Amino acid sequence: MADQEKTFRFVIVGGGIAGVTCVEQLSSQIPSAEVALITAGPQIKAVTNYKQVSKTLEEFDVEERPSSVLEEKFPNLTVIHSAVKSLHTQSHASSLFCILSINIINSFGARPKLLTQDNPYVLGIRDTDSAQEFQKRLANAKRIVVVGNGGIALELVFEVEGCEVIWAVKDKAIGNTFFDPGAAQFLIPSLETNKPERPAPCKRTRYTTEEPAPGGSQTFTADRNARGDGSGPTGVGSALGPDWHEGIVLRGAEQVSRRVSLEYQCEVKKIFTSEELLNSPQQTLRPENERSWPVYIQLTNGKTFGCDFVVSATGVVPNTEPFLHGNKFELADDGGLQVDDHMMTSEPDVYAAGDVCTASWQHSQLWQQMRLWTQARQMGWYTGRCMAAHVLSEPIELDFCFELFTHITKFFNYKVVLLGKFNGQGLGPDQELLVRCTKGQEYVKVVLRGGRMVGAVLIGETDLEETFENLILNQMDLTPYGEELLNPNIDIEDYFD
Ligand SMILES: Cc1cc2nc3c(=O)[nH]c(=O)nc-3n(C[C@H](O)[C@H](O)[C@H](O)COP(=O)(O)OP(=O)(O)OC[C@H]3O[C@@H](n4cnc5c(N)ncnc54)[C@H](O)[C@@H]3O)c2cc1C
Ligand SMILES: NC(=O)C1=CN([C@@H]2O[C@H](COP(=O)(O)OP(=O)(O)OC[C@H]3O[C@@H](n4cnc5c(N)ncnc54)[C@H](OP(=O)(O)O)[C@@H]3O)[C@@H](O)[C@H]2O)C=CC1
Repeated sequence: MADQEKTFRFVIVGGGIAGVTCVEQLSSQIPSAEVALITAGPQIKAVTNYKQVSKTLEEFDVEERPSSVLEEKFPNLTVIHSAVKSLHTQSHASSLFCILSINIINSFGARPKLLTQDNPYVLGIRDTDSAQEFQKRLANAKRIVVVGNGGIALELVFEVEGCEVIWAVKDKAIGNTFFDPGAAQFLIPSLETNKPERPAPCKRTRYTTEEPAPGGSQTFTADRNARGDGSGPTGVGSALGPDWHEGIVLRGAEQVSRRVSLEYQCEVKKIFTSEELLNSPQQTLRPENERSWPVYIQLTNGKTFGCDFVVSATGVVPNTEPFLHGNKFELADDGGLQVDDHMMTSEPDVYAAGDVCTASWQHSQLWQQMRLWTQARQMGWYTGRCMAAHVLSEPIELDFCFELFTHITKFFNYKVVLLGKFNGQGLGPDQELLVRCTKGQEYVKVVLRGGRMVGAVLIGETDLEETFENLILNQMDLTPYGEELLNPNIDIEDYFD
């Protein structure tokens, strides 16, 4: 259909943070170039309230917006709301439109890595639709099982009310992707208390307990009392963002506030329906109580729980499928498109950024990839610069943001800052830890190697992030300071000024 053909200099696929930031960067660097943004969703995601907290730490909000806002800002941009079905890297053309661009970026994101596909009782949470489906199912639920020990599980077990939550984690402590067992122990008491009242609804749409015995369980109950229903507005159209759950009511069908039972060091053995239960020999499938449930989950610790549905919060897989057929992309072990230090894939002129890609260059000793908003934004921004440098034949060096891993977020209502090798990733026994903890207030952990700071976990309002970031970046020998480094009576900022 010749009348639908148009030629673009750059084609960006995916209207998430990575794709949109790349468009903004490219359009401002080369305003004359025709740019197409092809995205499957009806809206695009935009970074707002961006704040550079320090050299590498950044904070921002994410909003879902109509694409017209972007087109008004950049007259060179055409947004096409359509799903890309395939990509022909050799001819630089897709099956939908004739694309004679020299550069294609894809920032398709990722999809949930579900425990099992096509089981109507197993849900994943990724986008607005899946969050709304979760909310709808939760409204009638008395018990759910959450499987997984990362970001989504941490958020859900804290936010869900009015429904019993069985949380199955395969580790000895909660939050393995972000925390060490010490930090987990600091956070656990938050599950025993009522959820704090929500702050005033946002106007903008946005989206010491004992260490358990192996395979052991813990139950935390918070009584429903003074809390009204001030749960904020219903989040129709909300984007999933750092505060995605603030716009929607996550309440089940029971009159309880929060009730979380933890099952440690176990994985899922089997998920089955009540019919399968009836037809199975008594010994093999024996639920923990006699009630009838729509679905049952058998764990490797030998326990079987009935529930209304299971949430699979078990990570993401890069969404590469539409690109692979007929092309020769090198894939990393985690399934992402490998990119070099200029964000280029193994197919010439095809770049990738955000959740879909795997950073395959030689990383700085203090950086690692995690599939997060911040990295999607940073990669999108840097990719835009690399693409512009490519067409302008300018040299470009790897951006400074890839020097040091930094992440600011919130878990269990605490501010959380992660710096560098915050969990001693890849350091082996060659590390020393300093910890300072005040129950209910703050948890500070510093990772040292050879007397130099290489990582930190800061939970609570510690105000240490900038100083620690500097200490990590300048690799100063901290041996002379010893444990004084975390002495709460010393103003560490003055110390190192
Ligand atoms: C519930 C949840 C909470 C999260 N909370 C946080 C948090 O608090 N902090 C944090 O740092 N990170 C968080 N993350 C991670 C963060 O959302 C991702 O790392 C980030 O969104 C990745 O951005 P992206 O642009 O790479 O991908 P995405 O945002 O997934 O965007 C992918 C885009 O590609 C489009 N697309 C997909 N397929 C096609 C196709 N075939 N054709 C055309 N377009 C297509 C989609 O419509 C979408 O616009 C959270 C993730 C989830 C699921
Ligand atoms: N505030 C924030 O920063 C938030 C960030 N996110 C991001 O969103 C993305 C999706 O979140 P999420 O799904 O929680 O992913 P995460 O990667 O954070 O966590 C996945 C968890 O599931 C575990 N897991 C994997 N497979 C299984 C299995 N078969 N059985 C039991 N457990 C399993 C993983 O263990 P193991 O690590 O051992 O494989 C890990 O604990 C991530 O990139 C995450 O970083 C999400 C919410 C909040």
